[in-house]
Formats: sequence, C-alpha cells, structure tokens
Amino acid sequence: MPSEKIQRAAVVGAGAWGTTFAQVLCDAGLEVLLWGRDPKLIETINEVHTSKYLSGIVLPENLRATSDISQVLEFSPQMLVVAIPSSAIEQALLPLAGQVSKLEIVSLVKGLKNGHFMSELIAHTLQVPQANVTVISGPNLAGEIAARQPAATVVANQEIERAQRVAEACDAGYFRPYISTDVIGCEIGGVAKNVIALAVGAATGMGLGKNTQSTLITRGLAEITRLGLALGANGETFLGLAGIGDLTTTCSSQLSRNFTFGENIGKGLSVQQALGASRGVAEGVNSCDHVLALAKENGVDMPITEAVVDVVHNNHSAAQMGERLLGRPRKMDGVEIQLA
Ligand SMILES: NC(=O)C1=CN([C@@H]2O[C@H](COP(=O)(O)OP(=O)(O)OC[C@H]3O[C@@H](n4cnc5c(N)ncnc54)[C@H](O)[C@@H]3O)[C@@H](O)[C@H]2O)C=CC1
Ligand SMILES: O=C(CO)COP(=O)(O)O
Repeated sequence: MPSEKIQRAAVVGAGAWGTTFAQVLCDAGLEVLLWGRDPKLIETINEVHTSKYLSGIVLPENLRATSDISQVLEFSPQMLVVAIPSSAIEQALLPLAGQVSKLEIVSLVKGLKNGHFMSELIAHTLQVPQANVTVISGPNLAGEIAARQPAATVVANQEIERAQRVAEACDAGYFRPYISTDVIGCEIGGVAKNVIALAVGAATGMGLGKNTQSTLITRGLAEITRLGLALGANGETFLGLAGIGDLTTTCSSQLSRNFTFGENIGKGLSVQQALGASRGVAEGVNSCDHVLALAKENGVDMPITEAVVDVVHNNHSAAQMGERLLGRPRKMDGVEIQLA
C-alpha cells in the first residue's frame, strides 16, 4: 500500500453528496476532478461554479468537472471516491473496472443489494480487493456540509493505515474525520438508518410529535444494533457518529430525502407520488427489503423495518404501520440480543 500523502482525487457521481465531498477535498488542499453523466450539469459546475443539487452554494473555482469517464483515469488520481446511488453502481463503475487497483477507493454510498454492502459491490465491480475500499459514513447532510457547517464523520477500513490515509485527505477543518476499523458496523448504520427515517418521516407527516419520533428512533437504534451484532459489528459503532449520530440527523431534517419521502407518505401521497416529489435518491426505498431479508437470514427481529417494507412494497398506509407496531407483544427494554 502506498503511504505518500494523497494529493489528487477523482469523485464519481455529481449529485448532492459527490459534489459536496469534492468541495471538501478541494478545501482540504487536494486537486479534484468530479465526474457526472450530465454534460449540462458539468458545464454549470465548470463555468458558473454552482449545481442544481446545492442551492445557494458557490463551488470552489479550482474544482474541475467532466462528463467524460475516460478523463478520470487520465487525471491519474491516487484516490477514487464513489458517490453514485446504490442502484447504479455497476453501470457507472464498469468503465473503470480492472484499472484502479493502485488507488484508494472510497465509498460514500449508503445501500445494500442482495446481501451485499456497497464496499463489497464496489470492490467486485472495480475488480479490486475489498481492503482497498474505505467507507465514509456519518451525520453528513450534504446541504449543511456544502455550506461549510461543522460536522464529523467516520472513515472505516479494516486496515487502519488506509483509514488514516483517507482521513488525512478529507480533513477540511469544518469536516472532521474519525477513524474506525468497523467497516460492517458503519455500513449497517448508514443503510439501516435510512429505513428508520422513512418511518419517522411517516409519523411526522401524520402530524405525530416528539414522543412518537423518539420512540421510533430509539427502537430503530435497537433493531439496527441487533442486526449489527448478529453480523459481527462492534456494538460501540452504533453509539457513535455512524450509528446514533447519522440516525438522529436523518430522522430529524427536512434536508433528508428519506425523512421527507416518509413525511409525504404520512401526508397521504402514494409511493410513486412521494418518489416523484423527492429531491434526490431516497436509499431507504431501494434497500428496505434487502435489509429485512438480511435480518431474516440472520434470525434478527426488525419490526420497524418490516413495517416500512409493507408501506413501500405492499401498499400499507402510514396509519396501518403505526397500528401494527403498537399491536406487538410486550418486550423488554433494550436491544434484546438473542444469545445462541
Ligand atoms: N446527500 C447526502 O446528504 C448524502 C448522501 N449519501 C449517499 O450518497 C449516495 C449518493 O447520494 P447523493 O449524491 O445525495 O444523490 P443525488 O440523488 O443527489 O445524486 C445522484 C447522482 O447520481 C447520478 N446517477 C444516477 N444514476 C447514475 C448512473 N447510472 N450513472 C451515473 N450517474 C448516475 C445522478 O445523475 C445524480 O447526479 C447515496 O447512496 C446516499 O445515500 C451519504 C451521505 C450524505
Ligand atoms: O445520509 C445522509 C445524512 O448523513 C443523507 O440522508 P438522505 O439520503 O436521507 O438525504
């Protein structure tokens, strides 16, 4: 593994988070090339230094963008950051497959597909060892970070030196990276909190208040932690930035696409209408059934996730979701881990 300081990075995906993260890297002193598939969007970033994904933000003048994927390799980056929605990873990364094994790869993606977390899917698609892929996850709403509001995140790799190297590259002062070796814990935190945010959003859309929201957040953390422990994650991760930190942020902000998707369902919109109204990808919609399937495979009870799956896939209303969760048998407080 190379140990020199990372000075050049390419970011693949010019949506809200990819563009914001590209700005973070510019602010951290790197030379950055941002790739996006839409030539019009790229032209605006290069010429006017704005993006439709980040209203009110003026992007750094030294942030260069391209819609030509071949330029990503010509740029000779030491780090390749992936910020594509989980549903499009394979399609977007295929042109780079087999050509990036010497680079640090970074996943910003919060998703799960057929039992595979994004670090696995990205490594598989790019044909690199999974240890090359570092995961970044935390309470990181793009709009706030683009405005350079202080925030922290977790940079996770099983090889701590890789996590350190990537953390150094994205330390922009206002954006403070913490380091972890618990890759699976960070990925579970990132994907499962989106599903809980759909439920909290739905409750909010129905006009329900803080008690209901806190109940869902707390019991949501219990089921996320149960899944994490069953899959070998470190329980402490769920009490950190990539766990409770990201969960509370996503479950309480109008900037969150998952929360606002749920809120629209709570107000009576159909799934299709709520998708149409979304300002960007709501990963919880794509991944809720995959999270539930993984939980079932591992004998883990995730009642809120199960109720969300029925809303997204089986036409259940937000009111039905509430009735069903309240009608469950009485339980002990806490995480309730089933020890074998
Ligand atoms: N926005 C945020 O605050 C944060 C987002 N994330 C995660 O980052 C990932 C990306 O999210 P955002 O940038 O916010 O999404 P977004 O919805 O703002 O933008 C997605 C971008 O991907 C592009 N795209 C879609 N399909 C593509 C394809 N087949 N090939 C190439 N480009 C394609 C779209 O054109 C769009 O520019 C998601 O997994 C999300 O959960 C993580 C932390 C914060
Ligand atoms: O992951 C996020 C904040 O950390 C972004 O949340 P949304 O994808 O719901 O906008």
